[in-house]
Amino acid sequence: MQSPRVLYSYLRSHWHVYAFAILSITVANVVQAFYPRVLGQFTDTLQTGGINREAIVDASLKLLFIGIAFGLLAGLGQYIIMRLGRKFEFVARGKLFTRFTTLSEHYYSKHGVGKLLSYVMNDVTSVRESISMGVNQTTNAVILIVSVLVMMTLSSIPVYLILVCMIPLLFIPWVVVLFGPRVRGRSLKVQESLAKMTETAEEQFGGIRVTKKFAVEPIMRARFGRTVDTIVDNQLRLVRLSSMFQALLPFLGGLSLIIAIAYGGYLTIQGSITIGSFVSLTLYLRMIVNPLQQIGNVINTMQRSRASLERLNNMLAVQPDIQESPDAKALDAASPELRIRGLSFSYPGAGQEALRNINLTVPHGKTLGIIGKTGSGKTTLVKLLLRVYEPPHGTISIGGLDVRGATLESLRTFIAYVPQDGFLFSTSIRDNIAFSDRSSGMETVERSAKQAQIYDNITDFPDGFETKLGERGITLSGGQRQRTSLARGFLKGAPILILDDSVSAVDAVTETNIIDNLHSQRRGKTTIIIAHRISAIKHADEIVVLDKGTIVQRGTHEQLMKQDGLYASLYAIQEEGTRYAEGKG
Ligand SMILES: Nc1ncnc2c1ncn2[C@@H]1O[C@H](COP(=O)(O)OP(=O)(O)OP(=O)(O)O)[C@@H](O)[C@H]1O
Repeated sequence: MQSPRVLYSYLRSHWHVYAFAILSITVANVVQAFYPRVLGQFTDTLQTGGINREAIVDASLKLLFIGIAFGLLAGLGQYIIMRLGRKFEFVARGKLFTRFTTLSEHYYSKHGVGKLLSYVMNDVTSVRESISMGVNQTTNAVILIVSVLVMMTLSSIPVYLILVCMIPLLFIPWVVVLFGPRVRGRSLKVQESLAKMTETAEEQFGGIRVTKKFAVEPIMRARFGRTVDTIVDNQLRLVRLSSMFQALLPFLGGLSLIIAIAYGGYLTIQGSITIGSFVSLTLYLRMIVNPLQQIGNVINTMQRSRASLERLNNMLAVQPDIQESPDAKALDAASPELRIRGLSFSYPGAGQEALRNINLTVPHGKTLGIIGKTGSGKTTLVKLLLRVYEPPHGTISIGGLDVRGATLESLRTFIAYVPQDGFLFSTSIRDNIAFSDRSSGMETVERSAKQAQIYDNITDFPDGFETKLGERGITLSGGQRQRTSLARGFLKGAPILILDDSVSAVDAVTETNIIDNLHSQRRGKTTIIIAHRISAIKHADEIVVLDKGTIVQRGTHEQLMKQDGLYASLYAIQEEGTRYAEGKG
């Protein structure tokens, strides 16, 4: 059974702390179980007329001791268990995050970020509650019940009277077996609807600007409202069942108290037992009602958290799509020739191939330009190169080593990839540029910024490179963002640099400067430039034109211009556009 793994492995490694806390709570409850006995004895002394100052002080001191000892020991036990719960929360969130970082892009494209957040927030919290509250209350309740039973048996109350009073309590296991699985099933539904709500909220916050621009707030509110309604429905179903379950246990406790009063009262009137024994019996049974209620609570919480635990364990068991082979080797930086042979690829679940029979060689230090209509497979090619998706064996090699046999770390260190919409973190511009190596000196950061033509923009900000971006900082324009992420790619100084439409949001002059910088600064290193604009790739050593997943043309700019093909027609269209724009200007 794999379900309780994450919790078990955690508790196993902390069993001694756990045992100490249980011991502390146990002693606290054993001490507390003496309380009816002291009162019973005091009642008998009162009845037999033996009451005096000494007896009152003695009983008061005993009760005081019971109170203080219980408070201290129970408090200590509770503190330790709460701490265990919080630590579990920390460990589980860490494990989840580590698992998230190993999952592939394919996984993220199938599962919304909000759903993953829900594991970190809702499910972990639910399990933590069962550790803190559940363990604490179970120990309290079980020990108190056992102590009370032992004390009752050792007292002068007849055993047959105790047994008769306990009859309703024998139904408790039946109630638990009846309700437990149902509570768990409904809890799972609640957790799933909570995950759906987090996912919807995350998506709606992400798209809030679009929502506002299109003035569709009512539609979005209604969509969010529907997910909240589902939660309310599921939660109400759960609450109905939990409440019934929780009420049944004290009800059974109440029944046993009624029997004690009726039958015990009768025996007292008959003189079979003393009034003191009768008082003790009712107090003992009264003491059992609370722990019974607690056990009801705990079983409820445990069932709910088992549903969350199942979700957590399933999440932690997800295997990454991209796995390193056991005999993976690091790529050799001395010979980064890139070879692609007979590469065809379709996305999982997609009907048609995104790439078909691609053959390419990019010799060490050369620049490859890739151009093609939108959806022609340019980014797919790069994703396969980076093993964001797994290319077929033997189709892509770097320096003679199949990328499937390379360590993922060496592959991703070897290649600097600058996407069109490079994500910037809410930290300083400096840290964003020095992302691959936070220890880079200021000089390196500035040089990269200059190469990416963003240096002047950054120094214009009052805080320069220390300017904070994002939530509590400034917002960069699309072109500034693109160039900052470009600077990040330059700083990595990797043997292969891939620019995936990374200069699309800059003006023509800036683009020319960036491309010139690329040529002068990356001499001897391999560069792949993907672009829609011919101006960005025309100086490449080789240009390939992709169309519907296949290479339809290849050669230098001059060679391609002489052919009557897609390249020349793209050039004509772009020239036409430029002339038109200039004419208007
Ligand atoms: N994760 C995915 N799952 C399924 N199909 C995908 C996925 N990503 C891309 N595709 C499909 O693969 C094809 C190639 O997409 P790709 O992103 O490589 O094109 P592109 O040439 O880079 O386009 P653009 O210039 O617009 O960025 C498209 O038909 C696209 O719909």
